[in-house]
Amino acid sequence: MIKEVNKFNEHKDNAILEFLADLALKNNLINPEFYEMYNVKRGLRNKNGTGVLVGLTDIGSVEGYILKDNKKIPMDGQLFYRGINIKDIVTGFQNENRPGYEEVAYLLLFGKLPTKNELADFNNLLDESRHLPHSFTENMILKIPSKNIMNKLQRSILVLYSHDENPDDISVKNVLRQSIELIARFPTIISYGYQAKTHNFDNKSLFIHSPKAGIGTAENILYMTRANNQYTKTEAETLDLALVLHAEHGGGNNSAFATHVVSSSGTDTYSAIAAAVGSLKGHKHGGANIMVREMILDIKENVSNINDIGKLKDYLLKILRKEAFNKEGLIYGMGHAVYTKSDPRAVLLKDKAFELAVEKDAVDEFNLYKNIEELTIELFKEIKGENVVISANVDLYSGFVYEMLNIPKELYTPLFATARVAGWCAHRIEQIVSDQKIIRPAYKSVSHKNEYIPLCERK
Ligand SMILES: CC(=O)SCCNC(=O)CCNC(=O)[C@H](O)C(C)(C)COP(=O)(O)OP(=O)(O)OC[C@H]1O[C@@H](n2cnc3c(N)ncnc32)[C@H](O)[C@@H]1OP(=O)(O)O
Ligand SMILES: O=C([O-])CC(=O)C(=O)O
Repeated sequence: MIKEVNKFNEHKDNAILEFLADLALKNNLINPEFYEMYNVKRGLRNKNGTGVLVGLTDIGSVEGYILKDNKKIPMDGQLFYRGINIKDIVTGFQNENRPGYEEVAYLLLFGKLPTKNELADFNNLLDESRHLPHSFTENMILKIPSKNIMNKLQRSILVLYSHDENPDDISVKNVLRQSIELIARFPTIISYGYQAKTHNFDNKSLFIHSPKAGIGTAENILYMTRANNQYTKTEAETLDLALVLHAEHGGGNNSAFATHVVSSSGTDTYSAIAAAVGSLKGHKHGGANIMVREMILDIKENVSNINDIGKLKDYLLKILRKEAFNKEGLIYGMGHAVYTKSDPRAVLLKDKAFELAVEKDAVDEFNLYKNIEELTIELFKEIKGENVVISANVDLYSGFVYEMLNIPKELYTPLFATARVAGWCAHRIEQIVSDQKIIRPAYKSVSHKNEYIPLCERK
């Protein structure tokens, strides 16, 4: 009987929700012509596709085009951390046969490359902070698991506020202490969050490995997420490279900008970084790496022969026409708001992906990604004309690389966040130090003035 009543309520609730959704759709749609009429910079983008200038930063520089006569001239993308080309950073630590992520985090936070001693001190600080507060794992992570590790991460960050004796102090020294703790703890939170997820929802055995001192961020992630703690040198180096490439991307990317916006109100570090995680989770931003994986699985299911370029191209066209996959019309892992001809991170990851594909006998799989990249560029030229230049972004090959490392897909976006938290913290400190004004742009109201009608007179 109770079941029947619930069923009835379900139908009733659904009907109410449908009615309310129709109302919300009807009454929230702004006439598209108004945007043009009031010269609104939608997405904070100028007519020529460049971003509206809203701030200055000394942390990361993202260069994807040359501006000539107010027009974007495509170029190969370049990325700089504190003025140093990412390619030189990667070559630098790889030549010295050591991990690069901690050095990059130091560079982003403090604006200079660390000396040997400074790096050692910084690594010690991270090691001292990697453990989660007492009972946090039991009470926060294992008791309340989430199917989505980004959601788990976001909630864990907010709970860390209650474990901090000085959470609201936004002096640089205190924010720095909080930043170092967050950078150190992200690997632990995502690893345990993943264990809680697989144990609770996928019926897998539960294991919790404590973080290990002296092995750094990438190795700790592999160490904590694997039952036997084992990983190879290549795996650790590859994950470290991915972390370095995801650590920072200027002030305008959605999650860094969210950090600036939220920090500008004077709020605490946990609120600002939780907001950034929420932003990165979105499918058009960091969440694209999971979508790439889903898209690849969908393509494999629906294209009878993935090596048949014609069939693959037809299917990609269907995706663009919103007829296939999730019907949103996007080919995930392709396109960028700044980069045109290439994303330097995608170029570096593609090289690594090919190397791993050869090693793991997965060249056919690699070729599928490569063909998607090449065919999307071709399709864009055919549909939008020669002037629209698109290329693979960091999210296209990162998932493939993680797949080769046997890293589960639930961790793809959390790994992005684990790398990017260094960039977010650097941007938060820059906002606090340099740009104390609250961010408050304008929205023009286009509503008609209405009268309040008493409840008994409404129809
Ligand atoms: C870490 C990162 O955040 S990297 C980006 C990860 N995101 C993705 O991979 C999702 C797929 N890509 C996209 O959605 C977009 O390329 C974005 C969100 C990254 C950038 O979007 P925008 O800045 O609007 O790109 P841009 O202005 O260059 O787009 C031009 C046109 O191409 C379309 N377009 C851009 N990328 C794609 C794509 N991957 N698939 C289909 N169409 C696309 C845009 O919708 C736009 O169409 P319109 O002119 O008809 O409105
Ligand atoms: O810059 C952007 O808009 C998105 C991006 O690639 C990143 O944040 O890594």
